[in-house]
Amino acid sequence: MSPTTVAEHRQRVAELVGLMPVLQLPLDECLGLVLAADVIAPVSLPPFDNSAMDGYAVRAADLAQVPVQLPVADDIPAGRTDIKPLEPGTVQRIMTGAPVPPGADAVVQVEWTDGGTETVTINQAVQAGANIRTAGDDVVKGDAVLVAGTVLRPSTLGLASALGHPELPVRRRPRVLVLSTGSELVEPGKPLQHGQIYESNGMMLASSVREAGGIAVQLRFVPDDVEAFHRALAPYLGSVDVIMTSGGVSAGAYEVVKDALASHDVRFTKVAMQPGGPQGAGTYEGLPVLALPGNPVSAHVSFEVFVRPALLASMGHTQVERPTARATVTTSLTSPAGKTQFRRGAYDPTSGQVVTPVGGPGSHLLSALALSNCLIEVPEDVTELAAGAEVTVRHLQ
Ligand SMILES: Nc1nc2c(c(=O)[nH]1)N[C@H]1C(S)=C(S)[C@@H](COP(=O)(O)OP(=O)(O)OC[C@H]3O[C@@H](n4cnc5c(N)ncnc54)[C@H](O)[C@@H]3O)O[C@H]1N2
Ligand code: MOO
Repeated sequence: MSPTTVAEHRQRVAELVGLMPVLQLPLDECLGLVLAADVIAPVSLPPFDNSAMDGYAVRAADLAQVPVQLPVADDIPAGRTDIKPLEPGTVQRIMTGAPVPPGADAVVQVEWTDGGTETVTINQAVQAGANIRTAGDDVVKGDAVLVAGTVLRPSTLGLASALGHPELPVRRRPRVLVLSTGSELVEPGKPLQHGQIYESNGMMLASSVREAGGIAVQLRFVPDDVEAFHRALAPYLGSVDVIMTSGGVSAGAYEVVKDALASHDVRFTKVAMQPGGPQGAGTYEGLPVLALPGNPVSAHVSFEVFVRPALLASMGHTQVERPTARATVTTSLTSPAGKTQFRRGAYDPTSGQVVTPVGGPGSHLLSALALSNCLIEVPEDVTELAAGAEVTVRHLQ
Protein backbone atom coordinates (compact mmCIF):
# COMPACT_ATOMS: atom_id res chain seq x y z
CA MET A 1 0.00 0.00 0.00
CA SER A 2 1.48 3.35 -1.01
CA PRO A 3 1.83 5.85 1.84
CA THR A 4 -0.58 8.72 2.26
CA THR A 5 0.80 11.99 0.92
CA VAL A 6 1.18 15.02 3.15
CA ALA A 7 -1.41 16.84 1.01
CA GLU A 8 -3.94 13.98 1.31
CA HIS A 9 -3.65 13.86 5.08
CA ARG A 10 -3.90 17.63 5.38
CA GLN A 11 -7.09 17.55 3.35
CA ARG A 12 -8.54 14.77 5.50
CA VAL A 13 -7.74 16.57 8.75
CA ALA A 14 -9.22 19.85 7.45
CA GLU A 15 -12.43 18.07 6.37
CA LEU A 16 -12.76 16.31 9.71
CA VAL A 17 -12.38 19.49 11.74
CA GLY A 18 -14.80 21.47 9.51
CA LEU A 19 -16.14 24.94 10.34
CA MET A 20 -16.98 26.23 13.79
CA PRO A 21 -20.47 27.71 14.23
CA VAL A 22 -21.10 31.45 14.03
CA LEU A 23 -22.19 33.26 17.16
CA GLN A 24 -22.39 36.77 18.54
CA LEU A 25 -19.49 37.37 20.92
CA PRO A 26 -18.70 40.39 23.10
CA LEU A 27 -15.87 42.45 21.55
CA ASP A 28 -13.70 41.57 24.54
CA GLU A 29 -13.62 37.96 23.32
CA CYS A 30 -13.14 38.66 19.60
CA LEU A 31 -9.43 39.46 19.30
CA GLY A 32 -7.92 37.32 16.54
CA LEU A 33 -11.27 35.87 15.44
CA VAL A 34 -12.74 36.23 11.96
CA LEU A 35 -15.82 38.33 11.25
CA ALA A 36 -18.53 36.05 9.87
CA ALA A 37 -20.81 38.70 8.29
CA ASP A 38 -20.52 42.24 6.93
CA VAL A 39 -21.07 44.92 9.58
CA ILE A 40 -23.06 47.94 8.40
CA ALA A 41 -22.30 51.25 10.10
CA PRO A 42 -25.39 52.21 12.15
CA VAL A 43 -23.97 55.71 12.67
CA SER A 44 -21.56 58.01 10.84
CA LEU A 45 -18.11 58.73 12.22
CA PRO A 46 -17.76 61.33 13.44
CA PRO A 47 -21.49 61.31 14.20
CA PHE A 48 -21.62 65.15 14.29
CA ASP A 49 -19.43 68.10 13.25
CA ASN A 50 -16.96 68.55 16.08
CA SER A 51 -13.94 70.56 17.02
CA ALA A 52 -10.43 69.31 16.30
CA MET A 53 -8.92 71.84 18.73
CA ASP A 54 -9.47 73.39 22.11
CA GLY A 55 -10.38 77.00 21.28
CA TYR A 56 -13.32 79.10 20.13
CA ALA A 57 -16.12 78.34 17.70
CA VAL A 58 -16.45 81.37 15.41
CA ARG A 59 -17.88 82.65 12.19
CA ALA A 60 -14.78 83.12 10.02
CA ALA A 61 -16.35 86.34 8.62
CA ASP A 62 -16.27 87.91 12.12
CA LEU A 63 -12.44 87.72 12.04
CA ALA A 64 -11.98 89.88 8.92
CA GLN A 65 -9.98 92.37 11.05
CA VAL A 66 -7.63 90.92 13.68
CA PRO A 67 -6.92 91.34 16.48
CA VAL A 68 -10.60 91.43 17.36
CA GLN A 69 -12.35 91.24 20.75
CA LEU A 70 -15.61 89.28 20.86
CA PRO A 71 -17.97 88.21 23.66
CA VAL A 72 -17.82 84.52 24.74
CA ALA A 73 -21.48 83.52 24.66
CA ASP A 74 -21.19 79.94 25.90
CA ASP A 75 -18.82 77.17 26.92
CA ILE A 76 -18.95 73.75 25.18
CA PRO A 77 -17.03 70.92 26.84
CA ALA A 78 -16.93 67.51 25.08
CA GLY A 79 -20.07 65.56 25.91
CA ARG A 80 -22.40 68.57 26.08
CA THR A 81 -25.61 67.82 24.21
CA ASP A 82 -27.70 71.05 24.55
CA ILE A 83 -25.82 73.19 22.04
CA LYS A 84 -27.12 76.69 21.29
CA PRO A 85 -26.67 78.35 17.89
CA LEU A 86 -23.81 80.84 17.54
CA GLU A 87 -25.09 84.42 17.21
CA PRO A 88 -23.17 86.63 14.75
CA GLY A 89 -20.51 88.74 16.45
CA THR A 90 -20.06 86.27 19.32
CA VAL A 91 -17.92 83.16 19.92
CA GLN A 92 -18.37 80.05 22.07
CA ARG A 93 -15.48 78.47 23.91
CA ILE A 94 -15.20 74.86 22.66
CA MET A 95 -13.10 71.81 23.53
CA THR A 96 -11.68 69.09 21.27
CA GLY A 97 -14.44 66.61 20.36
CA ALA A 98 -17.32 68.91 21.38
CA PRO A 99 -20.15 69.56 18.87
CA VAL A 100 -19.70 72.69 16.74
CA PRO A 101 -22.69 74.98 17.33
CA PRO A 102 -24.98 75.73 14.38
CA GLY A 103 -23.89 79.00 12.77
CA ALA A 104 -20.18 78.50 13.50
CA ASP A 105 -18.01 77.63 10.51
CA ALA A 106 -14.54 77.46 12.07
CA VAL A 107 -12.65 76.96 15.30
CA VAL A 108 -9.73 79.16 16.37
CA GLN A 109 -7.24 77.33 18.53
CA VAL A 110 -6.76 78.77 22.02
CA GLU A 111 -3.07 79.52 21.34
CA TRP A 112 -4.13 82.23 18.84
CA THR A 113 -6.16 84.05 21.51
CA ASP A 114 -5.78 85.51 24.98
CA GLY A 115 -7.84 82.61 26.37
CA GLY A 116 -10.59 84.88 27.76
CA THR A 117 -13.78 83.47 29.23
CA GLU A 118 -16.05 86.57 29.24
CA THR A 119 -14.56 88.18 26.17
CA VAL A 120 -11.73 86.88 24.04
CA THR A 121 -9.16 88.63 21.89
CA ILE A 122 -8.43 86.66 18.74
CA ASN A 123 -5.08 87.45 17.11
CA GLN A 124 -5.25 85.42 13.88
CA ALA A 125 -7.96 84.90 11.29
CA VAL A 126 -9.02 81.43 10.09
CA GLN A 127 -10.55 80.04 6.92
CA ALA A 128 -14.12 78.76 7.01
CA GLY A 129 -13.96 75.05 7.87
CA ALA A 130 -10.75 75.35 9.90
CA ASN A 131 -10.41 72.83 12.73
CA ILE A 132 -13.84 71.28 12.14
CA ARG A 133 -14.10 67.49 11.74
CA THR A 134 -17.24 67.03 9.72
CA ALA A 135 -19.82 64.31 10.31
CA GLY A 136 -19.13 61.24 8.15
CA ASP A 137 -15.55 62.28 7.46
CA ASP A 138 -14.36 58.81 8.50
CA VAL A 139 -17.39 56.50 8.06
CA VAL A 140 -20.76 57.20 6.43
CA LYS A 141 -23.81 55.62 8.07
CA GLY A 142 -24.89 52.55 6.04
CA ASP A 143 -21.41 51.76 4.74
CA ALA A 144 -20.18 48.14 5.09
CA VAL A 145 -17.04 49.16 6.92
CA LEU A 146 -16.10 45.76 8.28
CA VAL A 147 -16.47 42.94 5.80
CA ALA A 148 -16.93 39.24 6.42
CA GLY A 149 -13.55 37.54 6.58
CA THR A 150 -11.80 40.39 8.39
CA VAL A 151 -9.47 39.19 11.11
CA LEU A 152 -10.37 41.21 14.19
CA ARG A 153 -7.34 43.15 15.33
CA PRO A 154 -7.14 45.89 17.97
CA SER A 155 -7.88 48.58 15.37
CA THR A 156 -10.90 46.77 13.88
CA LEU A 157 -12.25 46.09 17.37
CA GLY A 158 -11.78 49.77 18.14
CA LEU A 159 -13.75 50.65 15.00
CA ALA A 160 -16.56 48.20 15.91
CA SER A 161 -16.77 49.79 19.33
CA ALA A 162 -16.75 53.32 17.86
CA LEU A 163 -19.71 52.28 15.71
CA GLY A 164 -21.58 51.19 18.81
CA HIS A 165 -21.41 47.41 18.45
CA PRO A 166 -21.15 45.63 21.81
CA GLU A 167 -20.67 42.28 20.05
CA LEU A 168 -19.86 40.86 16.62
CA PRO A 169 -20.73 37.73 14.63
CA VAL A 170 -17.68 35.46 14.54
CA ARG A 171 -16.83 31.80 14.20
CA ARG A 172 -16.01 30.64 17.67
CA ARG A 173 -12.75 29.15 18.84
CA PRO A 174 -12.50 25.36 18.56
CA ARG A 175 -12.15 23.57 21.89
CA VAL A 176 -9.47 20.95 21.57
CA LEU A 177 -8.93 18.11 24.02
CA VAL A 178 -5.16 17.58 24.14
CA LEU A 179 -4.73 14.04 25.39
CA SER A 180 -1.31 12.59 26.21
CA THR A 181 -0.95 8.84 26.47
CA GLY A 182 1.93 6.85 27.87
CA SER A 183 2.46 4.90 31.10
CA GLU A 184 5.99 6.32 31.28
CA LEU A 185 4.79 9.91 31.66
CA VAL A 186 5.20 11.78 34.94
CA GLU A 187 3.96 15.19 35.95
CA PRO A 188 6.72 17.83 36.03
CA GLY A 189 7.60 18.59 39.65
CA LYS A 190 7.31 14.99 40.80
CA PRO A 191 10.32 12.65 41.21
CA LEU A 192 11.28 10.47 38.24
CA GLN A 193 12.16 6.80 38.39
CA HIS A 194 14.43 5.13 35.87
CA GLY A 195 12.26 4.39 32.83
CA GLN A 196 9.98 7.38 33.35
CA ILE A 197 10.03 10.79 31.63
CA TYR A 198 8.30 14.07 32.25
CA GLU A 199 5.23 14.68 30.14
CA SER A 200 5.91 17.43 27.61
CA ASN A 201 3.72 16.94 24.53
CA GLY A 202 0.60 18.07 26.39
CA MET A 203 2.11 21.41 27.34
CA MET A 204 3.59 21.90 23.87
CA LEU A 205 0.46 20.95 21.91
CA ALA A 206 -1.92 22.85 24.20
CA SER A 207 0.26 25.94 23.73
CA SER A 208 0.19 25.41 19.97
CA VAL A 209 -3.61 25.19 20.03
CA ARG A 210 -3.79 28.44 21.99
CA GLU A 211 -1.30 30.13 19.70
CA ALA A 212 -3.53 29.19 16.75
CA GLY A 213 -6.52 30.77 18.51
CA GLY A 214 -8.16 27.61 19.87
CA ILE A 215 -9.06 26.64 23.42
CA ALA A 216 -7.01 23.77 24.80
CA VAL A 217 -8.21 21.39 27.47
CA GLN A 218 -5.34 19.23 28.69
CA LEU A 219 -5.79 15.60 29.67
CA ARG A 220 -2.40 14.18 30.61
CA PHE A 221 -1.14 10.89 31.99
CA VAL A 222 -3.60 8.58 30.29
CA PRO A 223 -1.94 5.18 30.72
CA ASP A 224 -1.38 2.65 27.93
CA ASP A 225 -4.63 0.88 28.72
CA VAL A 226 -7.59 0.81 26.35
CA GLU A 227 -10.30 0.78 29.03
CA ALA A 228 -8.61 3.63 30.90
CA PHE A 229 -8.38 5.55 27.60
CA HIS A 230 -12.14 5.31 26.96
CA ARG A 231 -12.93 6.17 30.59
CA ALA A 232 -10.66 9.21 30.49
CA LEU A 233 -12.30 10.56 27.33
CA ALA A 234 -15.92 10.10 28.37
CA PRO A 235 -16.37 13.25 30.52
CA TYR A 236 -15.13 15.51 27.72
CA LEU A 237 -17.20 14.25 24.82
CA GLY A 238 -19.99 16.80 25.20
CA SER A 239 -17.76 19.80 25.63
CA VAL A 240 -14.97 19.66 23.03
CA ASP A 241 -14.93 20.05 19.25
CA VAL A 242 -11.77 18.09 18.46
CA ILE A 243 -9.85 15.32 20.21
CA MET A 244 -6.10 15.44 19.60
CA THR A 245 -3.99 12.66 21.05
CA SER A 246 -0.25 12.08 21.09
CA GLY A 247 1.49 8.73 21.31
CA GLY A 248 0.33 5.18 20.91
CA VAL A 249 -0.03 5.08 17.13
CA SER A 250 2.94 3.11 15.81
CA ALA A 251 3.71 -0.60 15.66
CA GLY A 252 4.42 -1.63 19.26
CA ALA A 253 2.61 -4.05 21.52
CA TYR A 254 0.93 -1.35 23.63
CA GLU A 255 -0.34 1.22 21.15
CA VAL A 256 -3.26 2.42 23.22
CA VAL A 257 -4.63 5.04 20.83
CA LYS A 258 -4.52 2.70 17.87
CA ASP A 259 -6.01 -0.16 19.88
CA ALA A 260 -8.77 1.96 21.38
CA LEU A 261 -9.75 3.69 18.17
CA ALA A 262 -9.30 0.89 15.66
CA SER A 263 -12.88 -0.27 16.28
CA HIS A 264 -14.12 3.28 15.70
CA ASP A 265 -14.09 5.23 12.49
CA VAL A 266 -10.40 6.14 12.73
CA ARG A 267 -7.90 5.33 10.00
CA PHE A 268 -4.25 4.81 10.91
CA THR A 269 -1.81 5.43 8.14
CA LYS A 270 1.78 6.23 7.32
CA VAL A 271 2.21 9.66 5.83
CA ALA A 272 5.19 10.18 3.50
CA MET A 273 6.99 12.56 5.81
CA GLN A 274 9.64 12.52 8.49
CA PRO A 275 9.09 13.21 11.30
CA GLY A 276 5.38 12.63 11.70
CA GLY A 277 5.03 9.43 9.68
CA PRO A 278 2.45 7.51 11.73
CA GLN A 279 -0.88 9.35 11.88
CA GLY A 280 -4.46 8.54 12.73
CA ALA A 281 -7.55 10.54 11.81
CA GLY A 282 -11.28 9.90 11.96
CA THR A 283 -14.20 10.26 14.32
CA TYR A 284 -14.91 9.04 17.84
CA GLU A 285 -18.47 9.29 19.12
CA GLY A 286 -19.11 11.83 16.37
CA LEU A 287 -16.13 14.02 17.22
CA PRO A 288 -13.11 14.52 14.98
CA VAL A 289 -10.09 12.75 16.42
CA LEU A 290 -6.54 13.46 15.31
CA ALA A 291 -4.01 10.95 16.57
CA LEU A 292 -0.48 12.34 16.42
CA PRO A 293 2.70 10.35 16.98
CA GLY A 294 4.27 10.54 20.44
CA ASN A 295 7.84 11.57 19.71
CA PRO A 296 7.89 15.23 20.72
CA VAL A 297 9.29 16.61 17.46
CA SER A 298 6.91 14.38 15.48
CA ALA A 299 3.96 15.66 17.51
CA HIS A 300 4.98 19.29 17.03
CA VAL A 301 5.63 18.97 13.30
CA SER A 302 2.34 17.07 12.87
CA PHE A 303 0.52 19.91 14.58
CA GLU A 304 2.21 22.50 12.37
CA VAL A 305 1.61 20.65 9.12
CA PHE A 306 -1.88 19.22 9.69
CA VAL A 307 -3.67 20.59 12.73
CA ARG A 308 -2.78 24.26 12.81
CA PRO A 309 -4.09 24.95 9.27
CA ALA A 310 -7.28 22.99 10.03
CA LEU A 311 -7.94 24.90 13.27
CA LEU A 312 -7.37 28.24 11.58
CA ALA A 313 -9.66 27.26 8.68
CA SER A 314 -12.33 26.13 11.18
CA MET A 315 -12.44 29.69 12.53
CA GLY A 316 -12.85 31.12 9.02
CA HIS A 317 -9.25 32.19 8.43
CA THR A 318 -8.16 32.05 4.79
CA GLN A 319 -4.49 32.61 5.62
CA VAL A 320 -3.82 29.28 7.28
CA GLU A 321 -0.20 28.76 6.31
CA ARG A 322 2.84 29.89 8.23
CA PRO A 323 4.86 32.34 6.17
CA THR A 324 7.60 30.71 4.12
CA ALA A 325 10.84 31.97 2.59
CA ARG A 326 13.56 30.69 0.33
CA ALA A 327 16.96 30.39 1.97
CA THR A 328 20.29 28.73 1.35
CA VAL A 329 21.23 25.97 3.73
CA THR A 330 24.63 26.37 5.43
CA THR A 331 25.46 22.66 5.73
CA SER A 332 24.71 19.57 3.66
CA LEU A 333 21.64 17.48 4.52
CA THR A 334 20.43 13.99 3.74
CA SER A 335 16.77 13.06 3.62
CA PRO A 336 14.89 9.74 3.31
CA ALA A 337 13.74 8.90 -0.22
CA GLY A 338 10.03 9.29 -0.87
CA LYS A 339 9.37 11.40 2.25
CA THR A 340 9.08 15.12 2.80
CA GLN A 341 11.53 15.90 5.55
CA PHE A 342 10.93 18.73 7.97
CA ARG A 343 14.26 19.55 9.56
CA ARG A 344 14.55 22.09 12.33
CA GLY A 345 16.44 25.21 11.37
CA ALA A 346 17.71 28.57 12.54
CA TYR A 347 16.84 31.11 9.85
CA ASP A 348 18.83 34.31 9.79
CA PRO A 349 17.16 36.95 7.63
CA THR A 350 19.86 39.55 8.34
CA SER A 351 22.78 37.68 6.79
CA GLY A 352 21.61 37.05 3.25
CA GLN A 353 18.72 34.69 4.09
CA VAL A 354 20.56 31.60 5.16
CA VAL A 355 19.30 28.75 7.30
CA THR A 356 21.34 26.46 9.53
CA PRO A 357 20.02 23.03 10.50
CA VAL A 358 19.64 22.68 14.27
CA GLY A 359 20.30 19.16 15.56
CA GLY A 360 19.89 16.01 13.53
CA PRO A 361 16.80 14.38 12.07
CA GLY A 362 15.92 12.45 15.27
CA SER A 363 12.35 13.10 16.39
CA HIS A 364 13.29 12.95 20.09
CA LEU A 365 15.53 16.05 19.82
CA LEU A 366 13.28 18.47 21.66
CA SER A 367 15.96 20.98 22.65
CA ALA A 368 16.97 21.39 18.99
CA LEU A 369 13.32 22.07 18.18
CA ALA A 370 13.16 24.62 20.99
CA LEU A 371 16.27 26.38 19.63
CA SER A 372 14.98 26.53 16.06
CA ASN A 373 12.76 29.18 14.49
CA CYS A 374 11.74 27.41 11.30
CA LEU A 375 11.24 24.09 9.60
CA ILE A 376 13.41 23.34 6.57
CA GLU A 377 11.34 21.48 3.97
CA VAL A 378 13.22 18.89 1.96
CA PRO A 379 10.95 17.62 -0.85
CA GLU A 380 10.07 13.92 -1.24
CA ASP A 381 12.28 13.40 -4.28
CA VAL A 382 15.40 14.95 -2.74
CA THR A 383 17.76 12.68 -0.78
CA GLU A 384 20.78 14.96 -0.54
CA LEU A 385 21.26 18.69 -0.34
CA ALA A 386 24.69 20.26 -0.63
CA ALA A 387 25.69 23.23 1.50
CA GLY A 388 24.52 26.35 -0.34
CA ALA A 389 21.46 24.66 -1.87
CA GLU A 390 18.22 26.63 -1.85
CA VAL A 391 15.39 25.36 0.35
CA THR A 392 11.99 26.49 1.53
CA VAL A 393 11.76 27.36 5.20
CA ARG A 394 8.51 27.55 7.13
CA HIS A 395 8.73 30.15 9.87
CA LEU A 396 7.54 28.97 13.26
CA GLN A 397 7.41 32.40 14.88
N1 LIG B 1 8.50 -0.89 14.73
C1 LIG B 1 8.25 0.40 14.54
N2 LIG B 1 8.48 1.25 15.53
C2 LIG B 1 8.26 2.55 15.35
C3 LIG B 1 7.78 3.02 14.11
C4 LIG B 1 7.52 2.11 13.10
O1 LIG B 1 7.10 2.45 11.99
N3 LIG B 1 7.75 0.80 13.36
N4 LIG B 1 7.60 4.36 13.94
C5 LIG B 1 8.43 5.22 14.74
C6 LIG B 1 8.02 6.59 14.59
S1 LIG B 1 8.40 7.30 13.12
C7 LIG B 1 7.41 7.28 15.55
S2 LIG B 1 7.10 8.94 15.36
C8 LIG B 1 7.02 6.67 16.82
C9 LIG B 1 5.56 6.98 17.13
O2 LIG B 1 5.25 6.31 18.26
P1 LIG B 1 3.91 6.41 19.04
O3 LIG B 1 3.03 7.41 18.45
O4 LIG B 1 3.36 5.07 19.20
O5 LIG B 1 4.38 7.05 20.39
P2 LIG B 1 4.92 6.35 21.69
O6 LIG B 1 5.52 5.06 21.35
O7 LIG B 1 3.84 6.41 22.69
O8 LIG B 1 6.02 7.40 22.07
C10 LIG B 1 7.11 7.66 21.25
C11 LIG B 1 8.17 8.40 22.06
O9 LIG B 1 7.66 9.63 22.48
C12 LIG B 1 7.64 9.73 23.90
N5 LIG B 1 6.40 10.40 24.29
C13 LIG B 1 5.17 9.99 24.01
N6 LIG B 1 4.25 10.83 24.55
C14 LIG B 1 4.94 11.77 25.19
C15 LIG B 1 4.56 12.92 25.93
N7 LIG B 1 3.26 13.23 26.12
N8 LIG B 1 5.52 13.70 26.44
C16 LIG B 1 6.83 13.38 26.25
N9 LIG B 1 7.25 12.33 25.53
C17 LIG B 1 6.33 11.52 25.02
C18 LIG B 1 7.67 8.32 24.37
O10 LIG B 1 8.15 8.21 25.67
C19 LIG B 1 8.53 7.67 23.34
O11 LIG B 1 9.89 7.88 23.60
O12 LIG B 1 7.17 5.28 16.78
C20 LIG B 1 8.41 4.85 16.22
N10 LIG B 1 8.49 3.45 16.37
O1 MOO C 1 8.08 9.82 11.74
MO1 MOO C 1 8.50 9.62 13.36
O2 MOO C 1 7.40 10.84 13.41
O3 MOO C 1 10.09 9.84 12.62
O4 MOO C 1 9.59 10.21 14.42
